[in-house]
Amino acid sequence: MNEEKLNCTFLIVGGGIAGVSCVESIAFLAPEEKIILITASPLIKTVTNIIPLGKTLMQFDIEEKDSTVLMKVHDLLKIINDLVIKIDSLNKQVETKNGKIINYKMLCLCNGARPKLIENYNNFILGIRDTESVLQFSQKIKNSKRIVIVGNGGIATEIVHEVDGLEMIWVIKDKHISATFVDPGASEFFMNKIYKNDTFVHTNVSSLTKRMRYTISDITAVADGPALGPDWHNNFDIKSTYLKSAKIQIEYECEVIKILNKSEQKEFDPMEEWPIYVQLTNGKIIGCDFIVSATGVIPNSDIIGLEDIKKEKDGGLLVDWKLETSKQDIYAAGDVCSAGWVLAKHWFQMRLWTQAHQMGRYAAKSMVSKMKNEEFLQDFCFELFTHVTKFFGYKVVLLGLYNGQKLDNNYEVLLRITRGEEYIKLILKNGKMQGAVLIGDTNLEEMCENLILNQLDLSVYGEDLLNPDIDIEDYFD
Ligand SMILES: Cc1cc2nc3c(=O)[nH]c(=O)nc-3n(C[C@H](O)[C@H](O)[C@H](O)COP(=O)(O)OP(=O)(O)OC[C@H]3O[C@@H](n4cnc5c(N)ncnc54)[C@H](O)[C@@H]3O)c2cc1C
Ligand SMILES: NC(=O)C1=CN([C@@H]2O[C@H](COP(=O)(O)OP(=O)(O)OC[C@H]3O[C@@H](n4cnc5c(N)ncnc54)[C@H](OP(=O)(O)O)[C@@H]3O)[C@@H](O)[C@H]2O)C=CC1
Repeated sequence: MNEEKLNCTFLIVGGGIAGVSCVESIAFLAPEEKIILITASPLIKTVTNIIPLGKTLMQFDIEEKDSTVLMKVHDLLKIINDLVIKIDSLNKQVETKNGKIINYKMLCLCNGARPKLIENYNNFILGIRDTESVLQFSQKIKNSKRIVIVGNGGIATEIVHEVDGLEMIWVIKDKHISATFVDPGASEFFMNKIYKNDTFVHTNVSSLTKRMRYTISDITAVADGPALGPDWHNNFDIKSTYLKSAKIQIEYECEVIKILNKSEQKEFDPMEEWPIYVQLTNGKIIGCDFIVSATGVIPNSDIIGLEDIKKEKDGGLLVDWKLETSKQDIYAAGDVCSAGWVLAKHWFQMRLWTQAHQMGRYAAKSMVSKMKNEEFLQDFCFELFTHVTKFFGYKVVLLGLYNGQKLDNNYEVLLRITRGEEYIKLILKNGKMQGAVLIGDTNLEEMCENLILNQLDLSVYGEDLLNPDIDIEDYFD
């Protein structure tokens, strides 16, 4: 193998949202500097059609493009499709699989994460991350009659809604669905979308708007490519032809304790043969064609040379408020890193596009400021957690401490629910808004964002905050 030596000021690893946002920002802030982007995949992710919905809240699309498109943004950018296999932080060098040695002044690791599977190296257990894994999923699903989905976060929620034509057994640890993102009330709001063939009947179904107020102490009374883009499922055929419509069974409050293959399972039930079986903590043994392990991610922080860099328990590269790791001049952004600074009250890390995009841009600013010896302040985007997405066909906006995170179960909730239309939950503490869940076209995102940021005392408005007959925004003009 021929060894090739290259030099640059900024070396970015990873062509996902974090890496591409970082490259674009450096190109803007330091057009005179040489940048190299090394990415394992020939396709890169870019953010397009940004629609600001508030000060920090935004909606945007993600596009997958050929990496050469990025060359147009910067004359001094070189893109290398290769895998980084070794980092020598002492000599400031990176080595690639194809034998390239690249010298850098500043390095930003944006090499993402990979699915954390319930069991590795099993052909009947799939994780979903990139185009390749979805293609595999799409092919497998065509001839399947039944799948088991493990996990209760973003991917499981999307699969249960989007996949059709077969039986799905959804295994969740929690008492309610989609628990990574929503509370039991919102989960209940989604339930009628789960049972697509309308055989599921809700009691107390009402189309009337309900408003409720309760304190959290009585909550029980209330109910190797870049990661994929939004609506990833629209670009693939993820249907089976086995059933006319999907049949979903939810196994609540349980986990998989054992995976059994066909030969092991025959002892239990020779009549029903499946390629793989799961044994659950509730005692059930369920056979299926394959298992989707939608059980979170592991940051790709295990490149040789990173052994003695500080890492968080989740494996993420620990970064300070400048997104610098414990090794000088090595920065990290996006899914690969873990926020290690003292967090603002209403912000926390979740491995999402918005944060990958914000961190990529911010790491660029941080590195360029250091190089130019310029003063640098933390970006406003780390003041407030924001997430805009779609679940079960509804627009979902999550703001601040939307699930009462960090509030030690000591907060008040204002709720407005119009079944099939909207679910609004505001979290208040001492009369001040701390977070919000806005499902449906509520048009309340900007107001809520402002109220969380300015910490106005809302005690005087009481439940009128959510009175549908009052245009609450008039209060705050
Ligand atoms: C199915 C799915 C749906 C999702 N939906 C949403 C959603 O609706 N909303 C949302 O906010 N978030 C969503 N996410 C999460 C979101 O996609 C990620 O948080 C985000 O893309 C992370 O970006 P990143 O740039 O940090 O990492 P990635 O996108 O994973 O990019 C990492 C890059 O690094 C490259 N790489 C890895 N290792 C190396 C190496 N050693 N050398 C060179 N290159 C390397 C990879 O090829 C890739 O280009 C979803 C994720 C998945 C899997
Ligand atoms: N629309 C969106 O915003 C979407 C976002 N994403 C993002 O993509 C990434 C990957 O998605 P996903 O895999 O769904 O990850 P998530 O982090 O969203 O959810 C993982 C889920 O798996 C559960 N879990 C973890 N380990 C086990 C286990 N051994 N057995 C059973 N359950 C387990 C977790 O429970 P617990 O938390 O209790 O451990 C959690 O419910 C995430 O960063 C996610 O935020 C993905 C799709 C859509």
